[in-house]
Amino acid sequence: LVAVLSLAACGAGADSTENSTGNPYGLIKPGQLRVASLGDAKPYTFTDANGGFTGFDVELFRDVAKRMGITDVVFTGQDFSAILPAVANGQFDAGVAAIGITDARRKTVDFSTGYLAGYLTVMTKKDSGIASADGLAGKRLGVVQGTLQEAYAVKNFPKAGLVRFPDNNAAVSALNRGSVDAHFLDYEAAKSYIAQFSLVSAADIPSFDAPAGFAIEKDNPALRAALDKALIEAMEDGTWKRLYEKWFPGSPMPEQYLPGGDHTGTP
Ligand SMILES: NC(=O)CC[C@H](NC[C@@]1(O)OC[C@@H](O)[C@@H](O)[C@@H]1O)C(=O)O
Repeated sequence: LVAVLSLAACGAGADSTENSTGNPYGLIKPGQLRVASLGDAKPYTFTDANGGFTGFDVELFRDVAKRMGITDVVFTGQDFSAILPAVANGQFDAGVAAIGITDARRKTVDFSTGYLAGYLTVMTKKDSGIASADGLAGKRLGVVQGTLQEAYAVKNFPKAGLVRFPDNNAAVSALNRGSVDAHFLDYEAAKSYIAQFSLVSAADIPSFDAPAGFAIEKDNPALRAALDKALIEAMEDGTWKRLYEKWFPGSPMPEQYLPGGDHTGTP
């Protein structure tokens, strides 16, 4: 009986010790960060020629993880609409994909502090006749399911025919083959597709009230505080600026994420 009791005690002791030191951020696998991301949102998050994930958001997250003492970071591509549910149900430790922080999204997940504020872009073909958002009336507009662009278009482009896609690749190939007249996506991703397929931008709409943040499960204050501390360090020591200039050369740089900036980022 004593042997059994002492084994049980040791077991309980081991569990509590592990939680207090082995897995302070409540990760699925201690010491590893499992991240849901996108493969086709270049240059935010995308898979390169070797199938590895890279881009501004990916490199910033890896830097932040390293500051937290974690170098084992595994990225998995998902449809955008699958990312937040998968983070909320504990399938991933974080969602990293230029995900705008909104109160609606905060109902199912928490977010780090914001790290990127930019524009939503209506992208179209040169000869489409769509020269502004007003030109979308009666046209077919592609959106990726679950994005801010979808919500914005439902509210502000009632005369456009929305066509919902699982990801940018599907929407852009539909645009190139003429199944939709325009696609509504993030500014830097649009810039990349515009260069690749000689498309044009018809409208750039500010989305500063919903800066991108790292999505994590609700009620994990230790992980959230660690991400925020590391993000602010990266902003303060110029890492954020270096990555921004690497991935978004020539784009206007939001002041709040620079050394000495107020790093507010969250609405
Ligand atoms: N990767 C995606 O397709 C995400 C699309 C969309 N991104 C919006 C956003 O977070 O993109 C980065 C910055 O420009 C933010 O200001 C913007 O709200 C969203 O959160 O729904």
